[in-house]
Amino acid sequence: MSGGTPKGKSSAARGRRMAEKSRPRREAQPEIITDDPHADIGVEARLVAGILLNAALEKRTGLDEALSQSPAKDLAGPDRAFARAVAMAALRRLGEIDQILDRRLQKAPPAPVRTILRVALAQTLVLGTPAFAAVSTAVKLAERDAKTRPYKNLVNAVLRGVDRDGPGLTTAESNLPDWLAARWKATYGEANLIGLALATRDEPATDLSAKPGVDLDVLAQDVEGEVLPGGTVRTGKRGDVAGWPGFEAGDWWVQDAAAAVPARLLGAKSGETVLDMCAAPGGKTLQLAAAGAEVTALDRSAARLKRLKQNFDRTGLPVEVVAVPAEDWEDDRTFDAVLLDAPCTATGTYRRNPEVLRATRPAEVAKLADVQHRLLDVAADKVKSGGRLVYCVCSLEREEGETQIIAFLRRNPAFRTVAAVPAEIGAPDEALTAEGWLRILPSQWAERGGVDGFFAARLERIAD
Ligand SMILES: C[S@@+](CC[C@H](N)C(=O)[O-])C[C@H]1O[C@@H](n2cnc3c(N)ncnc32)[C@H](O)[C@@H]1O
Repeated sequence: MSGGTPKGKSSAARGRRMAEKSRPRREAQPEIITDDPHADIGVEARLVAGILLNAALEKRTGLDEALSQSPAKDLAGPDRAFARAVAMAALRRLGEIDQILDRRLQKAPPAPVRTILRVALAQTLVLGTPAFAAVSTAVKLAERDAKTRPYKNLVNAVLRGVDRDGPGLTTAESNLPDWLAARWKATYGEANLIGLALATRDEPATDLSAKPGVDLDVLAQDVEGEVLPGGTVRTGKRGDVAGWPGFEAGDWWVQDAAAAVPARLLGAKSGETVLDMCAAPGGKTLQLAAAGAEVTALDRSAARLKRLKQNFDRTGLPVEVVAVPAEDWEDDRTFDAVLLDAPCTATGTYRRNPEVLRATRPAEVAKLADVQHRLLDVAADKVKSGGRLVYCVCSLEREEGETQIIAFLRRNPAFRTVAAVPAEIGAPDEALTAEGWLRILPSQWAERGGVDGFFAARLERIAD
């Protein structure tokens, strides 16, 4: 049995649920019957949700790795999907969930007990799972393990208390770790910080980029969505994209609206040679090839390039693939245009990957900034005279964005900025910086459901 995420509720409605629940409820709550023989159904999915949640909190790739291993991989499809949805909901609203728990707990419970409580509140407060199902499975989970068994009454009391009294007021800012909140406040100001925090709450829509020739209005209708400025189709559908109209035919690929901006900024034309220097899994490479350019896709990761090749096979677009670290590539060619979508902390992608908020360590920013510095110089050497270079990162950290380009232009007087025009490439107007670069924030286009965070700059080689 799947855990039963309610259908037909908008994300805005889900987003409001915590505030609405803060009103005390009068109706009687059902008793928890833990000796019900059916109560075990769904317990396994909740157990896995906790495992996924903790794996994601431990390291960046933890959730995906845990999903591919037992016990997650042994769950039936719908249960596995439910476990993942619960873990993602808990990750998105971890700060708020902990605020609610901490108000009710007189002292910190052992970590496995907190996990059970987090998993239960993610269900009732975010996904709308009926309280009786979330509470009874939480109590069952507590009963199963000798370490948590002594706390089963506490689990019961806390969860029933939240259901009875409502969660109380919670702040979206609590979903941001302190060090990132302090950084973003210093960089983007208090008002933007609130917008960035609000963007943690809801699961974002799936965005699609389409091949040339695909009628975007028809596609938007097929996927119950709308066409955004720039041509991204924002879908209203949820679930496995492989079953959606046009997937098999390779008409489109999944790509956040902001992630589609850098390739548009590069403006590759038919017949031009283009190097995509950190290409895998290939969302931007597909855009460049779809524009008719002769694309070379380079990446150090052969495993990630496999996904790029699958996408190219599906869409039938042509590409040359090179699996090597860019610094070691022995090839004398220069290109009309080079895209460097550099490895980064990816802090701008927290709407889709809420684990980045928890798994990113402050020291990674400086470490990745060094890599970006090095790769920018390698990329610059591959640009023909008069050619373009677009540098981008899906990070919100200045050291990985603006600071890189300031330093690059200082050490490379052969390059200058060619200012972006947001309206031409489907970027939010407020993303344009005074320098002509783009600083896209997840708080922008809030009325359309937001976007991932990105930094992008377009440069031109004006001398050899
Ligand atoms: C942000 S991801 C690229 C995403 C991709 N452009 C897309 O749109 O799907 C960064 C990529 O850089 C690759 N990478 C990291 N260091 C590299 C290096 N030294 N040379 C080439 N690729 C590298 C990683 O394997 C990773 O695939």
